[in-house]
Amino acid sequence: VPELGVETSHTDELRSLMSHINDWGLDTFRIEDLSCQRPLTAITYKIFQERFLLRTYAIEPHTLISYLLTLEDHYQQVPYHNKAHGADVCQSMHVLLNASALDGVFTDLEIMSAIFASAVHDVDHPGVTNQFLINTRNDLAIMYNDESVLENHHLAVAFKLLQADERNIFSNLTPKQIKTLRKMVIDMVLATDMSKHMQLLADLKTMVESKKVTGNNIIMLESYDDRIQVLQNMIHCADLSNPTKPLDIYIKWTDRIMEEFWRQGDKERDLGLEISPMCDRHVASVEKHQVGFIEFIVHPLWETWADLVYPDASAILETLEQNRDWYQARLSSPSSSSSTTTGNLSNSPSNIHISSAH
Ligand SMILES: CCc1cc(COc2cc(C(=O)Nc3c(Cl)cncc3Cl)ccc2OC)on1
Ligand SMILES: [Zn+2]
Ligand SMILES: [Zn+2]
Repeated sequence: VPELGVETSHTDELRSLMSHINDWGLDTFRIEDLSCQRPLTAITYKIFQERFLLRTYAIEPHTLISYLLTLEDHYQQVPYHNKAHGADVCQSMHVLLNASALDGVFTDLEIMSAIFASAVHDVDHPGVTNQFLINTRNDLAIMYNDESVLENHHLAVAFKLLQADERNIFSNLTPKQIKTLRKMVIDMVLATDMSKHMQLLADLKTMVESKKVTGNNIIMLESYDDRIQVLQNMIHCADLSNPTKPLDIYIKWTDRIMEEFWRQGDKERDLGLEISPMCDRHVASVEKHQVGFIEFIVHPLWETWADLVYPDASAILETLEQNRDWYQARLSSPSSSSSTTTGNLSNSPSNIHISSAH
């Protein structure tokens, strides 16, 4: 097994970048390049090592690498919901778990479940929404009866890959541990369905209002429901973390999600279907969508999360508000109306993004 889990000719540079695995704003795109297109394997392997999970659960390094490489290969080469997104959400979750308000709160099994859930949470994503799959009567919608279609599929693929002995990273867990891990992973990945957002946020607000802490401001979570609710909100925050990252990184994620939405719009146009909101590349208003996305979805969630773990997420909230102001300013200024391309067009499939006028 190679030192960093992946074969690369940039070992020194990758090792040095990986030393920032605990930092918010780690450049997942640079890790994608330095790891020779293996960001999910490199990042998840590093996190498992950093948290001593291989030792705690007697996981063979080659078994973990084998699982991660296969998992990574099952992420599709779509503009946004590709292996780089999986790697990004996994690393973001890892940082969120380090909040000092959560120090000692979660068990190793809960932590491994959260890291695993984040790494697998969008595997085999086809680059279209649940509604599109339902509208086009896709086999996946038929299979899952229109309910959290993609999220159910991601889970099924992730657990199916574990069935091969050479990939079963949980082979040394007790049956009880496996049962608990499987339930928590299912509960977390299903919580990444955006249709659950309002309920998740409402419950988080209730928890913040009735927050109980120990002497040194550590959150107390007595029941499974409270514990899984916090973990569900964490993976949801990680999934919605792009606007909280350094602006240059945030802009790249925006380019990617818009290209993915526009491709869905292209499919809807070809099928004679009504084009979904934000999916028509001929009437794009990227800045307006991002300001709305932050105002109505991302900021309310992160503001509540920042309350729960106060003061741990305050700097993240600050960056979010600065990024919102940046997009807001471009809404009113004339420059946002002109379409000048800046930067370069890179054509490797998993890295397709356009540098549109921002
Ligand atoms: C929902 C309203 C909205 C959506 C957008 C597009 O912007 C973004 C949307 C998303 C976004 O919606 N991600 C997503 C999540 Cl967190 C869970 N399930 C499905 C999806 Cl697609 C992730 C990142 C974005 O910009 C960087 O702008 N406004
Ligand atoms: Zn998803
Ligand atoms: Zn996601």
